[in-house]
Amino acid sequence: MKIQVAVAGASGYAGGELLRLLSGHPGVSIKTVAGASSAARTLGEVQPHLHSLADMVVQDTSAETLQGHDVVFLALPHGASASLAETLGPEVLVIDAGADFRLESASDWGQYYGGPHAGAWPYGLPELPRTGGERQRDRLRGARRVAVPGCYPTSAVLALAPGFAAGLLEPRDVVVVSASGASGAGRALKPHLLASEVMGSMSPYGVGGGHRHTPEIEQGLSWAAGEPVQVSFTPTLAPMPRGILTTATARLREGVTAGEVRAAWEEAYAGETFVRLLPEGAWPATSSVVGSNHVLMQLAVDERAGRVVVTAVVDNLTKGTAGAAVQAMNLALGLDETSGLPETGLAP
Ligand SMILES: NC(=O)C1=CN([C@@H]2O[C@H](COP(=O)(O)OP(=O)(O)OC[C@H]3O[C@@H](n4cnc5c(N)ncnc54)[C@H](OP(=O)(O)O)[C@@H]3O)[C@@H](O)[C@H]2O)C=CC1
Ligand SMILES: CC(=O)N[C@@H](CCC(=O)OP(=O)(O)O)C(=O)O
Repeated sequence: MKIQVAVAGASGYAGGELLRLLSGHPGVSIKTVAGASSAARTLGEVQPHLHSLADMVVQDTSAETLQGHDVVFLALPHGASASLAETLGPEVLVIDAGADFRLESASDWGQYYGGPHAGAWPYGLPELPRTGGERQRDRLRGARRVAVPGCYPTSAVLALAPGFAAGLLEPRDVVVVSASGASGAGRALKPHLLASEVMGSMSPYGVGGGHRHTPEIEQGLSWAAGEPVQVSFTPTLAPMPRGILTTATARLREGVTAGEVRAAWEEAYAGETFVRLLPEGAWPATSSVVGSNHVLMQLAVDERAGRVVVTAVVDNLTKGTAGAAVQAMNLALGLDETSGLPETGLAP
């Protein structure tokens, strides 16, 4: 008997990527797809690339349409998940691609999102090394609620976590700058995302600590470090549909050598399928991860500045959202962690 799943937000970018991955998952049957303004239309109309699902009709997103599934994926605007999740029994695996349940700190939630804090669910970043030798995946096995990380935090946290987990980095003066493709902003019409605005230009936003992923990056790095980590994060918008390139730098603790740094990252990701430290001297490009569930990274020690510099690339819709969601489902249900997840990207 296959796992019966529902996807809410099926007409959006995250929902579309979830359906692309789930339609190729050997253990899954997609029973319900739900949306809002697209209800009653077929997937063939709203997600024309999902050929095998073209005849499915988008349902209204409601407690009723989401009942009766083994797994419910929520890929909805922020704030829409908590009330729906409450209507789903504790035996149902609920995986939220949104931010509602990512942050443990109610005050960070209040500052960056506003409104009541719904709580925190196990964070869906399996490869994250936590202090004391634990991996985040241990907290996902058997879980029935999972919060999928934001796309920028996936790249930034994985980029620096090995150094914090190994005690090599100072917890202050951490700087993260990321460039994201436009699909990171979702499918709804926004003037700054018009082709004429995005093409041939790059622009920063949320500068000065204002982006809501700042506390999420700090949270992930603090879990790795075992102490509070403070981050300055600047996102930029890049003229590409998918992909994130993150450059993350942190100050080395006194006496830490370049050899120790490289060894920490190699050791952290040696057994990981989806997170790869590239061979020395090779630098990652966003084009290498399009449509795949991988994070590729490279690092250098800047001896003059006393810092490690890590660049990491991720497809914001795959490992940055939908791939992470499917990986978390696999772990929660005791399936092969890689099941249904693309290890091969698209090129050119
Ligand atoms: N894009 C990305 O790279 C990432 C996105 N995410 C998260 O995933 C979630 C979805 O993002 P994304 O796919 O980009 O957004 P989109 O704007 O592309 O899609 C939003 C989806 O939510 C549906 N929807 C809108 N309002 C409601 C509502 N009130 N009730 C129920 N459904 C509603 C829309 O339906 P309809 O079209 O029918 O109106 C659509 O299916 C967000 O929480 C986002 O933060 C997380 C990581 C990365
Ligand atoms: C380019 C762009 O606009 N990106 C989005 C990030 C989307 C995402 O991953 O995050 P959430 O799930 O937390 O919304 C932004 O900066 O708001």
